[in-house]
Amino acid sequence: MSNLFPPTRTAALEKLSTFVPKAARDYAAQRNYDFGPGQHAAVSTLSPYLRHRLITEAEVLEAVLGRYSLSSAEKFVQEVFWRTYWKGWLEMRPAVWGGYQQGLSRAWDQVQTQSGLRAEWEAACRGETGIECLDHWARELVDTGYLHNHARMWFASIWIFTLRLPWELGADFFLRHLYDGDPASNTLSWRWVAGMQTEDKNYVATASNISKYTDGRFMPLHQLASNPAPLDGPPHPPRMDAPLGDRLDPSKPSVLLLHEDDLSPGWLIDLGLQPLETATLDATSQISPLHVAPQVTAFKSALMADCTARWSASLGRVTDGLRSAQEIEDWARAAGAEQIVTPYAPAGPAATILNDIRALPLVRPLRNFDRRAWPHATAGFFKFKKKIPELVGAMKGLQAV
Ligand SMILES: Cc1cc2nc3c(=O)[nH]c(=O)nc-3n(C[C@H](O)[C@H](O)[C@H](O)COP(=O)(O)OP(=O)(O)OC[C@H]3O[C@@H](n4cnc5c(N)ncnc54)[C@H](O)[C@@H]3O)c2cc1C
Repeated sequence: MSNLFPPTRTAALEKLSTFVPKAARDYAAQRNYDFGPGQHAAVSTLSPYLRHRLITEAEVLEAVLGRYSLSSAEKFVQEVFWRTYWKGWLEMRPAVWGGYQQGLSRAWDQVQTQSGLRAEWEAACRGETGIECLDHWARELVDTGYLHNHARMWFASIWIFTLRLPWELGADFFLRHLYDGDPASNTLSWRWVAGMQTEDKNYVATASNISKYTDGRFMPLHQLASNPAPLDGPPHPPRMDAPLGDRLDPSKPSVLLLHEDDLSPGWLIDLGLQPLETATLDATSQISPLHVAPQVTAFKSALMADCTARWSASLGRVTDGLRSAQEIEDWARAAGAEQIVTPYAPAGPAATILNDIRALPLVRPLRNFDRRAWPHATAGFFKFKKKIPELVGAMKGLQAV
């Protein structure tokens, strides 16, 4: 497992406190620079923890806004809300996640039947295309489980427009290797680069931009597609209402199911939940039809172990690594529960498994943070970000709920 991301909340809190002093002017000036593996000090590198809520968005925002005003730390605060925005956007159009999975399945069939495509896809994943920067980022991703945001943008752009590989295979490569692999941020960012998220607007990587923001480490002159057209895609599906989450009645005998989308259960305990028992859901392998990198699997299960160890006094007996609705139902019945309580899981592998539970009521409370923000992801981020001052105001005093 990459030692850049120790799988503990203590490590996340240390990263946060090292980063907070740099979250205002330094971040705004330097955040677009990718100085290379192990040199990502200009950004927070908190995403592997935030994605799994080993540390929450509210905690990070409170720490930064405890030191700086909203206007001084505006850039960083906006970035934190990009995650929220993407989640809300996908929650209201979950068919886009299903569409990605179908597209991936078609692309994977093509890889298996077309030897030329297979060779090109393998070369890109192994970092053997001859485009030095892309090869470097493929290896950095596989070795460290992380890429700088700008590298992700360049990588996706070169994958789609220069190598002309199916975008879904690139998104899948990311999900299998990123510690922060996330259905909403990953799928919608790949779609954004491809030009399918914002109509007729694709992201085109250029040699001069790469050279500038890698501090001259790479200069892929005459190697990249220039002026490529955006990819075609179906129109966005009609928007559904944002979920509100379920009300929790803590007086009913309950079990608690923890999953990769929320590993900070304190807010449920604060709502009065006293679980008879607790289990963790292992949905890692469901993110891709291919094998997920062993270091990603190990990272996620270590995060879960860190969570259950820290909360052991409130969780009852803990069962690790349930994998299916049937296993969850059998466990909950054996524990004598009348309901299964679990933090609301947004579109993705954990939600897919949870949706199959039938034998017992499933209670999915939603954090106030998400309930307030998600309904605003109706259009582009530009419109959403106008709500940030209001969302930050509402968050204050809620203590990380
Ligand atoms: C093609 C592509 C694929 C991506 N796939 C993922 C993914 O699978 N999982 C994932 O968590 N992020 C993904 N991102 C978003 C972004 O690259 C990462 O969240 C960010 O690089 C994390 O590094 P950091 O914590 O150092 O970010 P910082 O710059 O320190 O930002 C702080 C926090 O803000 C949030 N954030 C910052 N930028 C973004 C962004 N563009 N979109 C959403 N949230 C953001 C993250 O929670 C991050 O931890 C993707 C971006 C692109 C362009």
